[in-house]
Amino acid sequence: MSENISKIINELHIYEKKVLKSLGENENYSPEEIAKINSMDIKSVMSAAGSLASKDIIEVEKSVTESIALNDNGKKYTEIGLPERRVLNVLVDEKEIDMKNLAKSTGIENYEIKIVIGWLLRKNWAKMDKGTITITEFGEEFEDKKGNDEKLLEILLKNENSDQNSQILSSDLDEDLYSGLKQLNERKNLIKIEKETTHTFKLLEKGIKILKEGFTIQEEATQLTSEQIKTGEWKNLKYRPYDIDAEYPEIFPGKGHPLRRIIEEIREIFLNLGFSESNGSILESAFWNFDSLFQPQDHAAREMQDTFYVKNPQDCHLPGDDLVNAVAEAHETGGDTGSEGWNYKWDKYVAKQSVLRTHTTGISTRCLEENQPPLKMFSVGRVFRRETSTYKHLPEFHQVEAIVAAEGINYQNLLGILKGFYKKLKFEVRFRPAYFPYTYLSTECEVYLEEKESWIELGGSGMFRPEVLAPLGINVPVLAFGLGIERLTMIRYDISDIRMLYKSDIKWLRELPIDNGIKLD
Ligand SMILES: N[C@@H](Cc1ccccc1)C(=O)O
Repeated sequence: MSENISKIINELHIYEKKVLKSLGENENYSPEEIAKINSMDIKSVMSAAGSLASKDIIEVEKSVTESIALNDNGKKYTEIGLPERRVLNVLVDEKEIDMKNLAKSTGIENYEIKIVIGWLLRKNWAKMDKGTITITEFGEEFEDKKGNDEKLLEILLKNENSDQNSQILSSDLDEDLYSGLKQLNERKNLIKIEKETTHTFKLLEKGIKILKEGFTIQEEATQLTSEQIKTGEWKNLKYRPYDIDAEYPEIFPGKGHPLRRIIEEIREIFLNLGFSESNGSILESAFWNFDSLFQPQDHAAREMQDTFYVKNPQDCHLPGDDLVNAVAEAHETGGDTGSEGWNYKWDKYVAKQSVLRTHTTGISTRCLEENQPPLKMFSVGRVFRRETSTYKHLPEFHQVEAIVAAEGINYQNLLGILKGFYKKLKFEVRFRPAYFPYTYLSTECEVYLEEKESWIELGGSGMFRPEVLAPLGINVPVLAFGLGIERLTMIRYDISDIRMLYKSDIKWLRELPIDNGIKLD
């Protein structure tokens, strides 16, 4: 047994020992007193006591006391009498009062009328019939007798006015006064009740045994001083062990939205490859969005159900006549590109229409018009399509667009750049032949979605056609691509629904890892 006790003692925390020792000196010490004696804070005392209690060394008893006092309003009513008492006083003489005259004949305030009638009836001091209040026999008895509530009010007032203003506790009240308290409690704003929780500690058998066995309290060092190190005193100190199982608060450091983060990563990749960054505007003319890309004016993608047309401004300015005419010619006859064009009458009013850009490829043609090759340009931007939202579709998403325009650039370079780009992002993609009106050859990049057991498209690419380049005055090959960004984010963060990226799901955002374990090479 004793061995058992010394094992328990060995495992006691210094705070537990201090609390126990104080209780050994005086079992009636309150937690506050124990805290003071040992220069501990009350929290540490309570947690040490809790720990002692969990080991059946002491018992912690909790009791709640309610102290009752009058508030200002209560004081006033105790002095002038509760409103129903003031009415009863009149009723004792008058026997009955017309409701209409109630305030006037009894001196109560108008706002008190409802309260008065309620309590007169509840206390059975009066009856009400057709607008007349009549005193009851029971009420007559109360002419010289106080109700329990009134008795309590008087006691409270007396206590307040006396010199040794002691506390009146609900537990001190006899049955009558306690029922008075209950009544008063129902009327808001007469008394205030302050609840106080007190804890008392009691030594249990095990605690007594431990005290009998005795123990020493050696202060634990929490901080070393240079003095202690110099003198070698540190060797004799007792150190508080680290509790590596201690609970810790979860921390959610601030971080960028995953979409934002991937965009930054993509920008960094292209900037590192020596691409310059360009920007366009969300509101674009059909001319740049479609026509400059040799997209015929009856092309399905230009239909209202695919593209958001803008009402205000309904039209955009077209660029200079030379370019507009050259584009018109490319569409109508192919110009001198060796192509036949689309063989229809090109309409400049259709080209003027304002649209929300459906891709960022219009930035590339603008850029080719404004700059001389050689050129390496990229841009990141939002694009809009009239699509129904699904797990992989959004009507609004981001693309990264890029072109390389230089002598000798070819389709192999295009595939090489795409492969390199996705590799940097740690994606494995496959290429498929594709069709775009503005490129030849054309390729689509796809990635496999494990969960949906299907390939999803990440973006399109190709070599710009001569019908696109000639009107822009470009006579070197140009590789181009436009890749969706949301889908990359979706796969990287293992989200099965792309819409998640646009929800304010704080829990999900909070718990996302900061770098997702993926770093740039
Ligand atoms: N603009 C195409 C992608 C693309 C860009 C450049 C060349 C070829 C294709 C899209 O939005 O899907």
